[in-house]
Amino acid sequence: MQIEGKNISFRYHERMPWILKDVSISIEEGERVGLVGPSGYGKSTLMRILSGYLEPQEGSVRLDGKPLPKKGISPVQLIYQHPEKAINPRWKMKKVLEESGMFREEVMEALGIERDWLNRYPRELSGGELQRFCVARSLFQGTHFLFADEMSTMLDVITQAQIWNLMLKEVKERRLGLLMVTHNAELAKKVCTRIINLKEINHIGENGNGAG
Ligand SMILES: Nc1ncnc2c1ncn2[C@@H]1O[C@H](COP(=O)(O)OP(=O)(O)OP(=O)(O)O)[C@@H](O)[C@H]1O
Repeated sequence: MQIEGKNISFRYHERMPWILKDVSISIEEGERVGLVGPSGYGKSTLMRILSGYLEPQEGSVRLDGKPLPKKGISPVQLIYQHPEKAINPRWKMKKVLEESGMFREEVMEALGIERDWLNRYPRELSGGELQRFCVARSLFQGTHFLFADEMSTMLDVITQAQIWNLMLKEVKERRLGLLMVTHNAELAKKVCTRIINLKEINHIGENGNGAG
């Protein structure tokens, strides 16, 4: 499978400046790609567009040449910094995992998810505990691409390593495509097979494309 963003331009409002202009990017399954660029430059925005959470004003996102499916659990899974925003606050964690069909014992164990947490609501867990559920959920059977947006920034070093070890094992075994944003150059070097600098593929400011 291949995911492709073609000639994407985006701004949050028509009175605001373009953030992305004519950005094209393509990732194959089995690739592990690091997306780098200055803070506030549009990395998260591009990830949200590529995973179908935001519609670009221009251009399109294609999964093997077709639009992203609108129904069911997406084959493109986004994990981001704020797990509390990604999980239904009214569901207990058991239901969250069941809904995704992700109830694999070895994943729970590898992520250090404790049995007792399953009967809690999201507000009754810490950010790090909740993020483990987001990771578990993202690894469901139908996932082909995983997008990780600074997902481990808020976690302690041991939890970060635990989560990345499991993610990488799954990504490699299942030949998932991985796109990750991180400010941790060491981590990127260890994980990625390719690095994309958003500055090099974003045509903002060229031919009068800047603010306006
Ligand atoms: N919902 C929103 N409404 C309006 N502007 C937004 C919104 N989300 C982000 N922005 C702006 O869009 C620009 C790009 O933000 P984005 O989060 O994509 O950057 P980033 O490269 O991921 O940054 P960082 O590395 O700091 O996380 C920033 O100037 C930000 O302030």
